[in-house]
Amino acid sequence: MKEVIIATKNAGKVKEFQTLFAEKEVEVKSLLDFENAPDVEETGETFAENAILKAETIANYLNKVVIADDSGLVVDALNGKPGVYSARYAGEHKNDKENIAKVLEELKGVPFEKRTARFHCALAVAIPRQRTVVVEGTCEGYIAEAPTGTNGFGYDPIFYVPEKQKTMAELSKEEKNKISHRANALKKLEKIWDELVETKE
Ligand SMILES: O=c1[nH]c(=O)c2ncn([C@@H]3O[C@H](COP(=O)(O)OP(=O)(O)OP(=O)(O)O)[C@@H](O)[C@H]3O)c2[nH]1
Ligand SMILES: [Mg+2]
Repeated sequence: MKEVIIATKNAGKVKEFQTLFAEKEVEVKSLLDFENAPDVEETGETFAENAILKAETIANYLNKVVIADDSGLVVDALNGKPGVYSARYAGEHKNDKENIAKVLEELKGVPFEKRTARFHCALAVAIPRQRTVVVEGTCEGYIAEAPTGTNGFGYDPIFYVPEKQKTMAELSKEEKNKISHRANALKKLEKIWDELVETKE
């Protein structure tokens, strides 16, 4: 079975990539399998910059082709925040519940139609010491008044998807994986994957 390495320590992302790659019979490995891999400081100003930093550092360390995901929530009424700070919005200890509480507090009094937001995902594929390619995907929605649902991770309980009339955390993993920012980025990656990895040798 082929394998792909995702340069992430986020268990929620790992699960989604496992589902996304399952039908292609590709085994997903992550930094949870490579405990000594270096920590990468996310110093970029954009999702793409951070994804490149993570992918190139880990690809050079493992000397293998690596995919990194940098993603987050962009809220229009908060001028794009939490953005690249999504994971650590309420502090470096990265707590989903506290992050959600902070966003809801900042949006207090903002009416539904002004609570527009999107999830953004940048995927960088690094071929060690050769080249790196980035693709991006988004998913549009609204920030709900209160959390609902228990599936998914991160901000999913407050991300309302209008076409489904449900929050992302109320969708099954199959439903989320059809419409998510991550799935949309991965669809773009699929289109260039064969050509990209062929250049490796
Ligand atoms: O509700 C959500 N559904 C999603 O589908 C989703 N994707 C990303 N996010 C949020 O954005 C941060 C990523 O930050 P991030 O890309 O730096 O990842 P991370 O620090 O968690 O792990 P790593 O991949 O860097 O190791 C995450 O922690 C979440 O808060 C999501 N929230
Ligand atoms: Mg991170």
